[in-house]
Amino acid sequence: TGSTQPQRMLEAVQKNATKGDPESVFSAIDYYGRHKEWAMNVGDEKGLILDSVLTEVNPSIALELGTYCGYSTVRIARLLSPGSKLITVEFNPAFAAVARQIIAYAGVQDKVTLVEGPSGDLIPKMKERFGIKSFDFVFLDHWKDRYVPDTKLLEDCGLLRKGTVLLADNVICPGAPEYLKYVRNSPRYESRYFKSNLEYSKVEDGLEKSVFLG
Ligand SMILES: CNc1ncnc2c1ncn2[C@@H]1O[C@H](/C=C/CNC(=O)c2cc(-c3ccc(F)cc3)cc(O)c2O)[C@H](F)[C@H]1O
Ligand SMILES: [Mg+2]
Repeated sequence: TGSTQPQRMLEAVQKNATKGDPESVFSAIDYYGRHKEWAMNVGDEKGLILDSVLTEVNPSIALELGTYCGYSTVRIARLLSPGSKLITVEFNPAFAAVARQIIAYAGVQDKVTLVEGPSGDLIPKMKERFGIKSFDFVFLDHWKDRYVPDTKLLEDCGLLRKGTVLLADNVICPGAPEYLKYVRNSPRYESRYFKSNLEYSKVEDGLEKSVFLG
């Protein structure tokens, strides 16, 4: 009955997933996105790359830009060590409301701070609001034309440190060409492309992993 896709996704989670089991929550969303209604979650295939980068980085403080329904929020939070935190930014109140419920259903709410508002306004407030020195890991999955301005903003606000890992979704489809140029041509980043497929599809897409060199 849910009138919006996020509401229908939440229903699918409440119906098919086990409360407190993050894996069952994002698997239920993957099933929905693959067999019911395509949805712009990072998905199961690119999700495995996200998992492996996260396991390698093991961030104490992580940032996600573009929560949407919280699929990658849950995927990231489940892998965080005790005491580690994920801050996720979402400016659509309806999406944020659904994401909060999906995050809570998965039982990862203690690791996640969902902040409602535009990334451009919130990034400059991260230090004062959350007492953050710098991020260990950043997942970019919001409007694709905002990847570059927000990366520059993170740099200018001193929120990146030597070794911070940026992982960007959709660098091929829908594509983030300016972002690829920026991180691949800048001497301040060591960049690598992880080839994969667009979520629930055979179309090529991939994740760009860029290490900030300070
Ligand atoms: C700009 N600052 C923002 N601050 C806070 N929240 C934000 C901000 N900007 C957006 N949001 C929030 O972040 C989300 C936006 C995600 C956008 N994602 C996509 O467009 C996207 C699109 C495809 C796609 C591929 C092929 C095709 F045929 C059709 C679609 C695949 C993907 O994996 C994507 O991630 C949310 F919706 C918005 O409110
Ligand atoms: Mg995406």
